Amino acid sequence: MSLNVHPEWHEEQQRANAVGELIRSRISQLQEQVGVVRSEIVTIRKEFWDDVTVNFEDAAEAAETFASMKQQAEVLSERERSHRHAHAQLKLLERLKETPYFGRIDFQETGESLSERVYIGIGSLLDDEGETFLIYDWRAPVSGMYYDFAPGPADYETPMGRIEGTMDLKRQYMIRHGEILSLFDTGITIGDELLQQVLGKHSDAQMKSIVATIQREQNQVIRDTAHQLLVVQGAAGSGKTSAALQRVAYLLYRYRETLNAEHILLFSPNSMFNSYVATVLPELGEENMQQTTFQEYVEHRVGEAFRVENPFEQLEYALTAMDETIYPARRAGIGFKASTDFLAVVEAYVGRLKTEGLVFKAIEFRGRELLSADELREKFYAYDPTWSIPNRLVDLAEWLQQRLRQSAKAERQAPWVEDEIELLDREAYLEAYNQLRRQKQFTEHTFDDFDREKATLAAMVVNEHYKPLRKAVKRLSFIDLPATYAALFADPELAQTLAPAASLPERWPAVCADTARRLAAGVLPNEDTTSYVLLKDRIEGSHRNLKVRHVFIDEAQDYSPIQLAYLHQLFPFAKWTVLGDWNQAIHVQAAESDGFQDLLQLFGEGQARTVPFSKSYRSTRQIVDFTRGMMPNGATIEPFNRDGAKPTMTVAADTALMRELVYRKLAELSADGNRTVAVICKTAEESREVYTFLKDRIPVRLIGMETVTFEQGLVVIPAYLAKGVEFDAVLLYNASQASYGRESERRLFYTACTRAMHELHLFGTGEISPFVTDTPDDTYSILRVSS
Ligand SMILES: Nc1ncnc2c1ncn2[C@@H]1O[C@H](COP(=O)(O)OP(=O)(O)OP(=O)(O)O)[C@@H](O)[C@H]1O
Repeated sequence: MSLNVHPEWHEEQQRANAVGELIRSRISQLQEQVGVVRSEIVTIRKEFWDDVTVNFEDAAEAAETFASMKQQAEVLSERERSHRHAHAQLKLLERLKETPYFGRIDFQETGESLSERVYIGIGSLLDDEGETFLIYDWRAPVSGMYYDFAPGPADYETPMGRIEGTMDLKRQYMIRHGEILSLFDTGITIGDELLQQVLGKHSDAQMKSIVATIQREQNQVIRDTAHQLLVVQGAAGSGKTSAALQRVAYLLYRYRETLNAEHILLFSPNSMFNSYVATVLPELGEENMQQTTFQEYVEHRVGEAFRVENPFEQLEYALTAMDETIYPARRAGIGFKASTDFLAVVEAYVGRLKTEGLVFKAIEFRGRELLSADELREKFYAYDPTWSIPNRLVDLAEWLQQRLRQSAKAERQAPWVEDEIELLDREAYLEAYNQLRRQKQFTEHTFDDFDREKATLAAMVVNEHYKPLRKAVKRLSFIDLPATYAALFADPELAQTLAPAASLPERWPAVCADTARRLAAGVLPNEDTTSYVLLKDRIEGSHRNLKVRHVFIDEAQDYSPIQLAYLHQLFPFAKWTVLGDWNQAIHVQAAESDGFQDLLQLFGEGQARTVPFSKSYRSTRQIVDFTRGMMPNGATIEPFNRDGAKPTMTVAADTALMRELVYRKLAELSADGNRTVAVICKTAEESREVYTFLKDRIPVRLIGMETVTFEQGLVVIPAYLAKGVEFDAVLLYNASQASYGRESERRLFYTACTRAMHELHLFGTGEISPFVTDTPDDTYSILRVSS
């Protein structure tokens, strides 16, 4: 219904004006307040030392000085806190000034004679008396009904219990700069009309908040607080990531007294994704949660021991090296090392290390062996075998520190020390002199003093040289973790002996040989990262993270069972929200089977809830009709009814012409006002080739593994990096049988095609990819171009 025909438009605009007026006056009050607090802070900072009496003459004076400094610091931090709070409040009001609310429900509680008008926006606003909510935060309990019910009987939960009643009205607004642009009364689903408008827009390279149009199934995920594990399995573009981010905002609101952004961690598919979602929470007035990638986490844990292969390198390898002889073994290795069977092998190996097999490194000083690897091993295995490995190592490290102290003492007499003393500068001498003075060891007897000074200098010199050794012992560097891990592959029989129930791949001996070769070259293959880090934790002591209370895993279909099991150990007390779509499992290590059975088992019956999302919002109906035709379970994917042109498949006579046609289409789409257009290639190598061809003709950006920002414009990108993001239009490069012909590439192809919001154009040469021809003929149009 348009604004000029809605009978209550005038009344509504008047209310919006009145609320706008109030917001403006609150803004100016708050600005004044912020200004006052700011200048107070500046003054306190400037005069900090004036108000503190500094006196360190004796202990009592020093304590007083300390107390007065502490008091000043507290005043300052209280003011700073209040400034931050006022500042955040101000930002929220600025946003409310533009769009005070987007929804309204009229709700009559059972037993009450009047119905209450509940206006819903991104934050709450109370009237001047502080009694009536002029706007309710979308996360308030009462607001939940807006997303969950159609007019009629409705209810909502409050901390005091369930409230029941009748919803008389559900209304949606589009308000910009305080003006109501449109107004609709809606039924169960939140305004198809509004969704049409929102989804029809061009993408601006930043994910948007969906707060005004959250759908009922999404709301269930956003507001769930009952389960330890929440799994969302949803089609491409069904709003999994969007719902997850809204959920973060919801949790921050619901538990605002105890939860903050630092307690929430999102594992995202790649670094670029962080920049893509960065604005959603700030737009809602919340701070961004912590973000990382699994790779970033393990790289940090592995440290310098190896160069860690990246999952994208692994994928690139799988896509390009299929014809190599070693490929079948490597592929089998990747599959097995992703499984919980391999986890059982590693755990059993750790069990064995309790009695034998841990590899030690000798401790050397200036090329001389202070303690041999054998001595260390003997000492370690002489401990009570029922002690855990980490406990034994703590003890061993203490013993080593003692040995180092003794050895350092003896070393002071060594000739090299004297040589070094002679080379010392004036400052070192001064330091020695001061040390002796502090220890009151000068006797004023010059010869003795000279000897003492020399002894002190010798101790200083030796200590300096022993420092790295002491540090290394503290870090447990006397254990050769890489070698201990590699030993698991030295004997192909070992794994089966350790875990008799594990079903090892036939090619296991070849896998072992390949792994050993790569480890020896200093590379930790991607499929070995989790097991290596797990082994490290078991030996050095686990790194459980107790701070994080909510873990979110996006694109979880690409995590292997072993990775999920590892993360479960890492965050033992966190609640989990896991988002995935099996049709988009593109990494080689991803589990073959559907569902998150292993994960559900880890959490146990009753702790987990799985929510399916079947409606796809990202793409037009035509694109969804085409893409779902590629997947065996495609019929379950439901398109949101938004119209666009049918996808096209252009077959060029040769590669040169295909490139030319891609260029022309790109130029045309850009001229048509599309803000983000991607040419999606299969691999990084192909992306580089296409980029090289395009770059001098049209401004285009090449996206690679190392890209960290997602920006508006034209890009060339490998398919696996486009995961999770979206573009106004997608040009799929080389949709030919030769390039996308293997069954294992179906999901990658599907993932690439489902990135398109408004237009999808495929280009190829020769035979068309079977993934295209599998879809019904009427879902796309074919164009053959020979020159
Ligand atoms: N309720 C909604 N209201 C408005 N837009 C929505 C809604 N749900 C999803 N969208 C839009 O649909 C698009 C896809 O959403 P999102 O990226 O969250 O989906 P996804 O399930 O994570 O997708 P994929 O698995 O393909 O990466 C986004 O543009 C998002 O803004």
